[in-house]
Amino acid sequence: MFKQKKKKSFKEVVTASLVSQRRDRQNMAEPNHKLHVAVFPWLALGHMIPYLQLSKLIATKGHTVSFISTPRNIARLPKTPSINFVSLPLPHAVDNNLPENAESTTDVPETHIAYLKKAFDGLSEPFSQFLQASKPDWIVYDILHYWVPPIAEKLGVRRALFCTFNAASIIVIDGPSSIMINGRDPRKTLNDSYRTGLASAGSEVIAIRTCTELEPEWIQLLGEIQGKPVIPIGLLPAKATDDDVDDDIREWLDRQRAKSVVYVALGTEVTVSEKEIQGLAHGLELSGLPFFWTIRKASVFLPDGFEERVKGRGVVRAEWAPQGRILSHGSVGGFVTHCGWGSVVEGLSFGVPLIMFPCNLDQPLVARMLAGMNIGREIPRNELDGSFTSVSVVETIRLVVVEEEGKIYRDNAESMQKNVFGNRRLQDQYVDSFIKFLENHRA
Ligand SMILES: O=c1ccn([C@@H]2O[C@H](COP(=O)(O)OP(=O)(O)O[C@H]3O[C@H](CO)[C@@H](O)[C@H](O)[C@H]3O)[C@@H](O)[C@H]2O)c(=O)[nH]1
Repeated sequence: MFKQKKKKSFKEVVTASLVSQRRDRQNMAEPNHKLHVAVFPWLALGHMIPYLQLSKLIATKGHTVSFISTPRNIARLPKTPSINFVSLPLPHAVDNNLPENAESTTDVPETHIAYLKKAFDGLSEPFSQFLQASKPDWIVYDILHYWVPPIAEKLGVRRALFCTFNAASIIVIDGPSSIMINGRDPRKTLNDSYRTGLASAGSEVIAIRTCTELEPEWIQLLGEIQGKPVIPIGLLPAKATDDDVDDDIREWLDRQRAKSVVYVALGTEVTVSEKEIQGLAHGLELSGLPFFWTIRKASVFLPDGFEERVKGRGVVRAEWAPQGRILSHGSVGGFVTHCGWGSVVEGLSFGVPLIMFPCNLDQPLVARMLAGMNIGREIPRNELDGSFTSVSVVETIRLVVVEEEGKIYRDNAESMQKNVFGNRRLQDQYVDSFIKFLENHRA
């Protein structure tokens, strides 16, 4: 039998409450009540951007945030005075084939990303020195950082893995840590499964960029598979003001009819073939709709005379574009996306329906999940060789952006914006619970 708790007198209750209020006030006044959280994303913009968003949200609660990356990556991120940027130079070993100055996946073709991972492993020593010197309460690190947990554990720093993919993707691609670590693949240091398995096994909690409104059963399953707390930290939706926009882009968008523009962007790391670029270009040209295409170093692949023929109606930009700002503009009516999770979240934060062109990693899975929810339509490809026709590009774009039968995609994207992706109150609650978890489980 449990003993009955002695009922407290009114005076005892009031005294306890006053003591606790005084303690809270003291804690607020004491600087050491606040946390020091170090965050360390993978060297890819699709990872650094959400890590920076999360960092800003942690910093708004008065905590100190150290954002660890390499000099060139820090220079390309927006200046954020509330964050301490910790710059660790990337070692370029002579026997590594990594091009000079390459510090992120966007600087190299997909075939060279393995060299970037090799160079990245050289950061373990300077990282260890930083951790030893600054002793943060928590380290929030990414899925490839298999050497972070043992270093942090030795120093008594708590460990949270933050995964920028959604829950279904991480389960389908990776599975349980034990299989990733002890699977049949004999490669160790450069094998992604091995890295992710150790990164995940060494964490105390897994934070994931998703929410239960979107994939409740996958989040639960991830917790069961990994045998540790899995916290959906919300989608970190984009704000229109996150990016600065050039006057010429804004003026061009302002001149277009509401919801008529097709925004095209395939993220920061997929390499698209010449044939694929040409297929997309012909499709955009034949669609008759205005478009804004952000393209990575591939303008050489555009069909002859393309830019001349679409002049005025289509913009091709071969440099960094303010994607969030563009997607938030009222003239944008559809988004041709590779389905990188960051782009999907940005598009749906502004209610833009998706024309999906997944390429690799989590992207095909994300595309199938969203197609099942009718918030976008995939450009059909040949299942065997991945080829597609420009006619199917035209048909899919027009269906999603203008045709009457495609109204379902536009309506559903709008309702997803209102209820989930752009529902700031809901999303803030998720991130707040994660920060509370960090606060309640300090070292
Ligand atoms: O000119 C540009 C190009 C990109 N972006 C931003 O860059 C980010 C790109 O992120 P994402 O859409 O997630 O694409 P990738 O960087 O290509 O994504 C990698 O990381 C994602 C998240 O982990 C995975 O879902 C993808 O499969 C993987 O390729 C987004 O915030 C974009 O707004 C810009 O602002 N301007």
